[in-house]
Formats: sequence, structure tokens, C-alpha cells
Amino acid sequence: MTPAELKRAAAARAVALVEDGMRLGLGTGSTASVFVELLGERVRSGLSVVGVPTSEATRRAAEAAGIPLTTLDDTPELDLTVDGADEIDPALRLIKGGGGALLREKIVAAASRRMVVIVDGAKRVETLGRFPLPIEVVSFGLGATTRAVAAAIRGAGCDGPLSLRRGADGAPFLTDGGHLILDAGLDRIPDPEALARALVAVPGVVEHGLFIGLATGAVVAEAADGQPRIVTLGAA
Ligand SMILES: O=C[C@H](O)[C@H](O)[C@H](O)COP(=O)(O)O
Repeated sequence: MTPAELKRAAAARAVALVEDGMRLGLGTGSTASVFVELLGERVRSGLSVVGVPTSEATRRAAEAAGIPLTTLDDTPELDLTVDGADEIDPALRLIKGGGGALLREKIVAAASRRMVVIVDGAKRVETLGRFPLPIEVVSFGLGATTRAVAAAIRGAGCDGPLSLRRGADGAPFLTDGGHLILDAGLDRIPDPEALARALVAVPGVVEHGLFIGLATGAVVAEAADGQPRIVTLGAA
């Protein structure tokens, strides 16, 4: 089974959780984009929902799929957000932001009663940190902010290189909010809560990719005898 087939299986299972009239958060990334595509098929068959996209890319995909969109200004409380993740641990703690959408994703997840994560089995880890942790920062004061972030990371019992994310053209990657991303190669994050607290205390840090206490469930698609096997975690 390819990762793409597993992502599709997880997304298909999550689409079945959507009920008529729901207000949805629409995640970002390759797995969430399959969810948006499949949700669009249900909408075109008569399902009535509204969605808040977590990125400009998802906005474009949702519009193309015919999904009615709203904003958190008009719809400040959502019923369900479905989103991918870069890592998920047994406590449903996540690393997100590999695609740079972590800020809007976290705002949307926090506004949702439920957040269901859709991943292929390779994203499951015992300890978060193998995937570099994205940290969104403002460009003003980047040198000083980077030093302060490094100190916060060490203070939380972690260590590893910080690198400024760049696009394919070599220029610094800019998020939808116009910010920069530092990727922290930590390998292991023994205390994600402590690291999260330390990072948000640094002036210049806008958000980080640790999602703690936000996911209420997960749909994990694993390969078993050439077929996708769905494992659900939490309430999913
Ligand atoms: O910023 C991107 C998001 O957090 C994605 O949900 C995450 O990177 C997972 O993406 P994918 O489903 O493409 O692995």
C-alpha cells in the first residue's frame, strides 16, 4: 500500500463522521486535501455543511470542490475539525506545521468542539520529536528570537539545530500570515507541555507546532496484508 492510498482510506473514514448541518474546520496538507475532495463529493450529493479553511491552499481546494465557506468571525464555534498531522503520540499530542499552516490550524482546532486527526500509520510515534518541530516567528528581530528560542528549547530539556525554513527557490518560506518558520530538529521531546510553555513565552514566537489537548480522536490507516486497516484512537 502506498502512503497516498492510506491517506485516502483515513480521509474516507473521517468523511463518514460528517453530519448534515455541521460547521467544519478544514485542515491543510496532503491528507486533509483528500478529505476536502471527498467532502466535496458529499456536498454535491446534497450534504449541507459550512467550512472554515486553515490555509489559502485549502480555501482554493474547498472552493473548487464546491464546499460553502465561512469564517471564524461569522461562525466562531465549529462542530468538527478534520486535519492531518506530522506526528501523533499515544496521548493524541501532535506535531503539525510541516506545510506551514500551524497558526491557522491551531486557531481553527481551538474553536472546534472536536478535532479528528487523519494520518497514515507512519505518523504514529511513542515520543514526539523525530519530525522537526515548526516554530512560527515574526521576521523582526529574527537573530535575537532564534537565540531565545534555542535557550527555551534547552531549558525544556531538548537540544538540536534550528533552521530557517526556505522555499524551493531558496528564499525564506513565508506562512499565510507573512511570518517565518524555524524548524527545530530535536529528535526527542521528553516533555511536550514544558516545551510548549517555554516557546510561547519567547517574544517574537507567534505559534509552535505542538498541538496539546486539541485532538479528541484520530483515524489511523495502516497497511495490513495489502489492505488499509483503520485504527481509531480517542473518540473518532
Ligand atoms: O502545515 C501543515 C499541516 O500541519 C499538515 O496537516 C501536516 O503537515 C500533515 O500534512 P500531510 O498530511 O501532507 O502529511
